[in-house]
Amino acid sequence: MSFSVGQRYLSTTELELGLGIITQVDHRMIEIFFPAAEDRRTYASNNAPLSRITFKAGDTFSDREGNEYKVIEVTENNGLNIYLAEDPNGEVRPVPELEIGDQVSLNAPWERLSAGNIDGSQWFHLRYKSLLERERLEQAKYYGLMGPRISLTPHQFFIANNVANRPCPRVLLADEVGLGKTIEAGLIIHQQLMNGRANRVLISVPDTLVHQWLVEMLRKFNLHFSVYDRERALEPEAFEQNQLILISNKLWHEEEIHQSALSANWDLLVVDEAHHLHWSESEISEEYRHIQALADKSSGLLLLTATPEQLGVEGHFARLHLLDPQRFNSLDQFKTQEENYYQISSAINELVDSDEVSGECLAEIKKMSDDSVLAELIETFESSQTNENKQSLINHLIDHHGTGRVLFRNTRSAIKGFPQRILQEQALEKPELFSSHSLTPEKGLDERQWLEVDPRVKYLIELYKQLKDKLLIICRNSETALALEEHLRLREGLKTTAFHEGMSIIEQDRSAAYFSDMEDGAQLLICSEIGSEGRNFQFAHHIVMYDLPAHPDLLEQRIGRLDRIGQTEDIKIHVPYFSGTVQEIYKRWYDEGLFAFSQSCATGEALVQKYQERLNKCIETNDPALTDALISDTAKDNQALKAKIDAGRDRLLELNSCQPIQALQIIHEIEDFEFDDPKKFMDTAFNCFGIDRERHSENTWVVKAGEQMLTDHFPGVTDEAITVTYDRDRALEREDFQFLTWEHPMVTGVMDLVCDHHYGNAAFSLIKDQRLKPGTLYVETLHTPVVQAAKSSQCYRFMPKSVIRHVVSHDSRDFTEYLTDQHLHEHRQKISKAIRHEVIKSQKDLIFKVFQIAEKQAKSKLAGLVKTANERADQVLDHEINRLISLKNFNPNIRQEEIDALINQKEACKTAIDSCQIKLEAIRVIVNGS
Ligand SMILES: Nc1ncnc2c1ncn2[C@@H]1O[C@H](COP(=O)(O)OP(=O)(O)OP(=O)(O)O)[C@@H](O)[C@H]1O
Repeated sequence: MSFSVGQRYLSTTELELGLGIITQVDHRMIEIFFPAAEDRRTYASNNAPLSRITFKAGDTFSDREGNEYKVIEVTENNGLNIYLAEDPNGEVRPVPELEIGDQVSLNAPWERLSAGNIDGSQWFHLRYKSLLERERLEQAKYYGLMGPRISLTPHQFFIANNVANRPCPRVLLADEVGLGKTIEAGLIIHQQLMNGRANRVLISVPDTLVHQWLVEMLRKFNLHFSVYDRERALEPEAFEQNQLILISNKLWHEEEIHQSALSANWDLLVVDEAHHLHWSESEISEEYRHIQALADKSSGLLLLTATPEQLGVEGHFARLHLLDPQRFNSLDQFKTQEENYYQISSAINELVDSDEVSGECLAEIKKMSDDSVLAELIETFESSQTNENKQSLINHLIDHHGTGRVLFRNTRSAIKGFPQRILQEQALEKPELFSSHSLTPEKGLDERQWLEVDPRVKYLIELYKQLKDKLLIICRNSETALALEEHLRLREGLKTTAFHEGMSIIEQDRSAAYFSDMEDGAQLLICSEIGSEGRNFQFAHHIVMYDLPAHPDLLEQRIGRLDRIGQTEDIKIHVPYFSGTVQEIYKRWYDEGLFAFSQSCATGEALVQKYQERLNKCIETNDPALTDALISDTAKDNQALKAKIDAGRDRLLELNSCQPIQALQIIHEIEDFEFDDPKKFMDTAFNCFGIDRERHSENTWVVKAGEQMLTDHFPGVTDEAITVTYDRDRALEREDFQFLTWEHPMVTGVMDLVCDHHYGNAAFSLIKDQRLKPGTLYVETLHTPVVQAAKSSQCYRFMPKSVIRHVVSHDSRDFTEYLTDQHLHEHRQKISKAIRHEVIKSQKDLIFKVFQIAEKQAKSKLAGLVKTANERADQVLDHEINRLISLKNFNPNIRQEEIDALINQKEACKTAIDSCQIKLEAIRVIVNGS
């Protein structure tokens, strides 16, 4: 397409926007304004979903004042059409395309039918199904959460559902390592994009995770992010050129790139491994400043970290500050609130756990604030301790206090069902060459020397042979990893590969992929510390600590590579160490003091703070008595701290992060929705459009463009075969198959292709039904209400595109109930094109008369639909607005922007609903043969 400013286009995916005007064109991007919806869109020019509107001689159109014109001749000036057209008074004048009205013609099917341009029954059937299914999908309660190729894991869907319904979500996803924060973020992004709340998303992640995010977003969520490397990011207006961008956060250090990203608008910014954003009262890191500037420019923000508080309360506060600067604006106040919560936590525990809640407990909770709603809810609950009253009280507490709405954190202990972690230690004798005081004694030595004498090398070789299974080996230094890998591969002939910061991202990915190949891949992956963050290696069950890290949180990150969702076996943690050295001290301290090998360790940072000095002393003196005392004191403190954490457990946070019954309910409803999969619908579409399809295996098919394919743009289909399945389990097993759900771009693309084009909108069917009079003619119409408003206004929630179907006989009788789509399908007969044309031509006046009756009936339903939609919008949006306003009185956690966004949304919705029109989607002439 060649675009010029002033040309008129329709959005093929958002017809309700009306007719748009191109307002800006550069070599990659175009901007288009839709006056009817007062909405603007920016598209990449090479794949904009737009269709140019041009008229030819004989066509009619209306101008902005609603005057109708008939085209006599079309000329072109600088890429713009000028229509020589006759106005209603018979005067002929040139009308530039800019003057064409902004509403789309809603009667195209009739015009097509009367021009004799007719399709067969199967096309009408496909159109009807597309309209019905599109409406069903958009009305689905969990719209946007059902398409991704992921297993239906309750805690993830609970969070995603909770967050995705917010107008501008700004939250911290802080589940423990490996519980699926990336998946939760993907679900939220997917839902926000599908329901139009977000269009532009920027994901910023550590360099090592760029590719993994790219693949996860594509394979699991069908989201095509553009990866920006330095060169790409430095292009002029680089960040305007794509809607979905993935970038390494190291690039923000280049001011030009950072400024360029800041000059673009973002609906959603996603930052992974957010604990790297260091902040303290005395020093704010550059990384933090960079993200802070971007976060200010984005309406939504998702921060991901597995260690929200462990690295200190200051950092935790600073990240919450990024999410909501007004709410989290004083560190001292934040610390006091946390302390206050601790005071009432046992009362909250009792409320949550107890079948009969005591008066003292409720009195304690009442002291939390002088909130009158809280007092009322407590009173109601006191007089009748039902589950429903309890739930209302708990929901109110979650909403009004603490970090509830902002922070989500699921833990293994709350979720359960994870495999065991088993320590397999091996004491070794330290070679002379190594010092006793270093965790990495080989560092700085000549590799030819240390590799010869290091007993860990022999130990590894034996483990390799004995286990015959994948082994992930982590070393602190990349030099060690590199030397070890080369030695094992070249000198010992083992099947190994390396992963360290000296490799490019592509090399790292290649290496990770080689390790993950279960048939011909490497058996050993030797990583430096960078392999311990974010990566997915849960297909392996053995991890070797070639050395130990100096902080327990890093140990947890390392183990987290295997201890992740999808791990099917217990995890063996192999720890070789040199007896009588610092290595043994650390191993014992982690194992016997912190229990850090067997359990996820939440007390690490606190114990490091308390015991680091004593630990250093033990290392310095190597005195066994001192070490024993250190370990025994640490263990006691650890237990006490755990008990304290348990007692002061933020139950409100836990409940905000997952309520199992509700979470399961979401899963069941999604399962119910997908029970009726899109196979039948897609088969009809494949048949109509001439797409080849062959059975591959159970519930799996191979699909490719057929020789007779009717369109060049059937979504997702090319000459190259693709394999599709409708089964979630099968799709999870085989990521190379397309998982066709109702939300898959191929399925929604087919619905759009059919509904937004002429396919099946004017049809003819011959039927044979002996219960009807032979030769009778019927007209069937499909109408939908059309609200010309931006998708983000969410009008479809209140005014669904309900299909209004009517069948009227030649003598004006209503046959809608009797002649159902199914009935017509079952009684259809073959008929030649020539006869179809003949009937339409000869019966045009009668058909028009019957069509007008059907249309009148459809219009009479519109007033009712508008009324219901207005009532629904009032009810739902007023409820949401009032709830937020009331919450804001007690909890500054609620941002004014959220309330404003809802108020604006309500106004936009109601205006659009009031000006709703009825659109003829399709017309079919039916004749009962003799
Ligand atoms: N619902 C799911 N369906 C399929 N795979 C999943 C699901 N949830 C998580 N996984 C897989 O489990 C692994 C861990 O998930 P993810 O990477 O999202 O966790 P994380 O919390 O972000 O981890 P980390 O703390 O290491 O960054 C990944 O391989 C992911 O693909």
